[in-house]
Amino acid sequence: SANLPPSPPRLPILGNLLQIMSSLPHRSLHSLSKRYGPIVLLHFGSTPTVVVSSSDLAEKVMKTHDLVFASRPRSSISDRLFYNSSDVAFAPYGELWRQKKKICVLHLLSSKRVQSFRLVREEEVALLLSSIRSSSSPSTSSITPVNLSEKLMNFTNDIICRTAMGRKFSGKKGIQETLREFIELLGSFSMADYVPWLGWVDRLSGLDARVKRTSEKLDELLEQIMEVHLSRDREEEEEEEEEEGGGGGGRGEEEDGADLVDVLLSLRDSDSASALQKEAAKALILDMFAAGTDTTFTVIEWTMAELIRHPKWMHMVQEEIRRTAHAVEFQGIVVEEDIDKMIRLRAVIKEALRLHIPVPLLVPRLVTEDTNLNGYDIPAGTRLMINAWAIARDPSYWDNSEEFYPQRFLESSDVDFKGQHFYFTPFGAGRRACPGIGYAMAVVECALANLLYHFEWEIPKEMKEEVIDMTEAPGITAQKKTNLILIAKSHVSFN
Ligand code: HEM
Repeated sequence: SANLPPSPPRLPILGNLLQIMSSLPHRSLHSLSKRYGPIVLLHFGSTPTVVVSSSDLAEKVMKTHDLVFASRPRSSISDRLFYNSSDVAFAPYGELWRQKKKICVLHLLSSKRVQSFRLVREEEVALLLSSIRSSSSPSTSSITPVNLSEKLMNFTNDIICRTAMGRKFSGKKGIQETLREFIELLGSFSMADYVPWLGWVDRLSGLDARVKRTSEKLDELLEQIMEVHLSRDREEEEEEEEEEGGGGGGRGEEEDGADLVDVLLSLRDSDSASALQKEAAKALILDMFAAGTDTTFTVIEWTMAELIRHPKWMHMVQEEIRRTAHAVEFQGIVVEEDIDKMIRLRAVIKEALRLHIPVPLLVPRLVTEDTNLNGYDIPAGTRLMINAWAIARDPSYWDNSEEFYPQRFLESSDVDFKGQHFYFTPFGAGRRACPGIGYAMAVVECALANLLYHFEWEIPKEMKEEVIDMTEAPGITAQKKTNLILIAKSHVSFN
């Protein structure tokens, strides 16, 4: 007798799985919503899933009835990779999740902590610039195009590794491959989650073995990293005791020089301890890596791709950066105090984020109580997805919604992505909103301001097709399918 949302026809056993298994599910779900309306009920195998595709419904899910939608469905992959989902992003809603989210917001990703990583950002940006310079100017007089996508991927990886674990792994091929495999697995599809009796397909396809191998390697790596931190703390304590007769409290309590492992170790004896069993601490570090690398990378990559296709905006934003970046003369790079004044840069980033929502379907929610959305009954146990990608292009909220038009954010500068405007939620909203916004934007702005200040960017003639190609690659984050390969001509040299 329930009044369920409209539902397209489905196949026996698989239901509507083909829609979610299509290479770009946000697009196929968008087409369905055009036909069936902004709330659609699908069946992924035996799992009922509601997809919402309007700002009004997104607000009901992430604000009005936030509590009912605040949990996550279990995923056999994240269970195995994140120590039985004892992280934040994949953990079910409850007291343990609440404590760990608090740790993220207050300790790991607070604005003070983000500020404490400024030196790392600036050092890594300087390395990125010099790597682009050296790839662009080999011994001959011609300028070699640079694979900007590859350089940006290494850059975001290095920053996250340094801030989370205190070191980077460039040059360590085995570790880099494990970290890449980890991210790829998070975007993989496990049959066991949708049609449990077909779970053997995951064994046959090799998925189970890949997950097992990767989780073992990651655990080994995290154990080593924690041990290095602990033995360094022990040594420092011993030294301090010898010098002053009193022990120090580990690095996490200091603002500078502490990485996230230090912070987590320093919290062990505090009130947060119950949420911080060793495995949960390891799972939190993995969360930072999983949630922070490809997402941040993809925003920088798409912004550069949009700017190269819109030379007028490229010119306008470069003019602003070069006019405003006063400290560059002394420091060699564009610094954050100057970036704070760059309103065009901010508008351009927002517009790239709007058109290329990095996680187009956000992270799935689980309905924990029978509820009602727009007159439709949604039973407890249903999964729910928000098609934020479709909403951010909905012509009822955006004029010329498919166009790259940063001016819209200069005209309405109060429209932001922090979870107040439900037609623009690249970071989600409500209880489950992303706690990494400040961290991500600091990296994105610093990288873009410097790339745009220091180089003139051009499309290599022979690569016009690939650069202009704006197709997305399949995966949990919507990255550009083809690499962004550009010519970078130095604008100013400080050598
Ligand atoms: C441009 C970059 C980023 C984007 C677009 C992004 C987007 C998102 C989205 C869509 C969610 C799910 C929100 C929801 O369910 O409503 C999320 C959750 C999360 N993000 Fe981010 N994120 C970014 C960067 C980061 C960074 C840099 C970190 C940490 C270093 C981070 C840590 C997390 C965590 C821990 C969660 C789980 C929150 C929870 O389930 O309560 N994110 N992010």
